[in-house]
Amino acid sequence: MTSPMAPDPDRAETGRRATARLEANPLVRHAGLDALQLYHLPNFLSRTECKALIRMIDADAKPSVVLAQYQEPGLRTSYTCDLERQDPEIRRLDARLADLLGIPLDHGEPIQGQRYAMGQQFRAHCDWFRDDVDYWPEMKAQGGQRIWTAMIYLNDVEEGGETWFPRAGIRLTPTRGLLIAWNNLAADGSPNDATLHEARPVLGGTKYIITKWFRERPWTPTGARAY
Ligand SMILES: O=C(O)CCC(=O)C(=O)O
Ligand SMILES: [Fe+2]
Repeated sequence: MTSPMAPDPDRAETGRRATARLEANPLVRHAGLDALQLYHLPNFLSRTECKALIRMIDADAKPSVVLAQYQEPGLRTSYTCDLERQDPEIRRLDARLADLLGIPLDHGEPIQGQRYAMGQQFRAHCDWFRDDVDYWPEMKAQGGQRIWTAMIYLNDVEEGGETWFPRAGIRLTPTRGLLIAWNNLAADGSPNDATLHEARPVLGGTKYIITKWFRERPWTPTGARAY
């Protein structure tokens, strides 16, 4: 396996396969950006499904942690939890997400739930891993690079809480049931800097999302959990 920062034909191929699959799906919309392959699918989850997930997050959420080199105060002030993989609803959702992207189910990290209260945010970051940081050997052992991200908004937010990609030039408004998915890598399989994104502070109400990151190889837990 090459460095996560270098071009890589296998990662590039996974990216092409997922893109082709999404583009063949009549429910999926391509955001049409040059710099970033981003797709959306409105109403991927029903109101009832969103409510059930919100309940699970409220039951389990703890202050978010991030990998050591990200420990900048205020980077990620939301509450987070991993959703229980063995729960029948979560298993079904996991299978739907893997099928949507055409990435093997076992490449997915556990679905992470996140709750942002007023003023909480997740400052600009990329989801892909660098190789010049101390967490990389462990992330490599867990399944390597994060190749795709899928995120679903579980509620409408009164004000704020948008997901903003400043380099790619798109800002998404949280909308209940809306799924967004993007390729973290460029066409050659190296990380795409234009995936830089941030969750803008919530200015009114509460924001709930779930995030699923897919690795280049099967996900193998080792203890540490990346943000
Ligand atoms: O809450 C958002 O809009 C973005 C969340 C995010 O970037 C992440 O969980 O990696
Ligand atoms: Fe992110």
